[in-house]
Amino acid sequence: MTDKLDLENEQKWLGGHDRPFYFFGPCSAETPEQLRSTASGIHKNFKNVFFRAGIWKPRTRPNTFEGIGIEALEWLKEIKREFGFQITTEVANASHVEACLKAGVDVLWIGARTTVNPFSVQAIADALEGVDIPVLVKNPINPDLALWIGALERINKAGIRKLGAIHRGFHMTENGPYRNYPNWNIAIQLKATYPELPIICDASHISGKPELIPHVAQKAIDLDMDGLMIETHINPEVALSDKQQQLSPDQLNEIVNGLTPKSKYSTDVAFKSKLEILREQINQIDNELIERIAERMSLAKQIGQYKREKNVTVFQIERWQEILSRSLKNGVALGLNEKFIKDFLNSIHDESIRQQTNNHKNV
Ligand SMILES: O=C(O)C(=O)C[C@]1(C(=O)O)C=C[C@@H](O)C=C1
Repeated sequence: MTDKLDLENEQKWLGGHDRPFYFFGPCSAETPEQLRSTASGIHKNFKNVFFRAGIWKPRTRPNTFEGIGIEALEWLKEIKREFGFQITTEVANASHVEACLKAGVDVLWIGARTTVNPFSVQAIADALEGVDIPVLVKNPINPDLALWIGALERINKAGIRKLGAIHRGFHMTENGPYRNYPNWNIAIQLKATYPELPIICDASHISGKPELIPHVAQKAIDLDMDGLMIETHINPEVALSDKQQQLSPDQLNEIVNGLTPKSKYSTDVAFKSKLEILREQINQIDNELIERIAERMSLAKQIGQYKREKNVTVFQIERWQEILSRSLKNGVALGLNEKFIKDFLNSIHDESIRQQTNNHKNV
């Protein structure tokens, strides 16, 4: 069970910008000139953005560039003064929070490597007690929705009502097209749990390379996410961190201009009536599906009863493999996705086994 979050209306604290809200800027602040020229390049095309730059960089191994540190906060303040952007950076401990509050940073974010550790998140929450500043919480490295929600709750309990989430994808063990696997369903579940919570998609960390960013950013918009974070560097080739995924301000402009904006509804009458007809049909099918699944469970329960009487095992591997391969063949022939059919049938089989092994307790 999840508690309700006490949230302030996003339109107000995100500055009333038109959705999607944009978070652009380099992975790391490197020099005052690098920040200034990046901000200036962004400012040519975008006025209403949050300017992001990492100052303390949590790197996998030491002896790599770990960020400029507190000195760069002064550079960020200059960006705010010169371009009017709101400024945002990552905090990983209480002293980072303190330094950012002192410097007047507008928005803080908590990184994925911090969100995984409730002790670290709590220390940040304690440092934020009594402070009114927007905080964005990136998803933890592992695909664990409860951990993400736990971090949001800790920050919210400290009194932060200007709260948002950043979806930056999850650690992958296999090779794939992405740097971080998006697991879009986790972000969707977060939105379904807290519809008022803004979610920003960090398209750069999911993509890991410029070619994928348009696809990931468009998917985020299609999924009704509230904003986009895209790393931008005046000269990505010489960037001191994440150079393979940063865009130049011109590339950024081209990609963002190429995105198709989407809205929740359409006022088009023909569209609305077509949608209504199709949705009614879906309702009917869902009702039938649920009724048929209930019938199937009742048959499985009867089988379970006979098996109990004859001391026969509940799990029957040959029978199960036969069901799986037949339904997979049928489903694929009908154009259904193989993984979807497997997941669907496995979930039915799990429930059937649960019903047969324990009729009385809901375990
Ligand atoms: O056929 C059976 O023996 C069943 O109990 C039904 C069923 C199923 O629900 O599909 C459940 C458990 C077995 O592992 C195989 C199939």
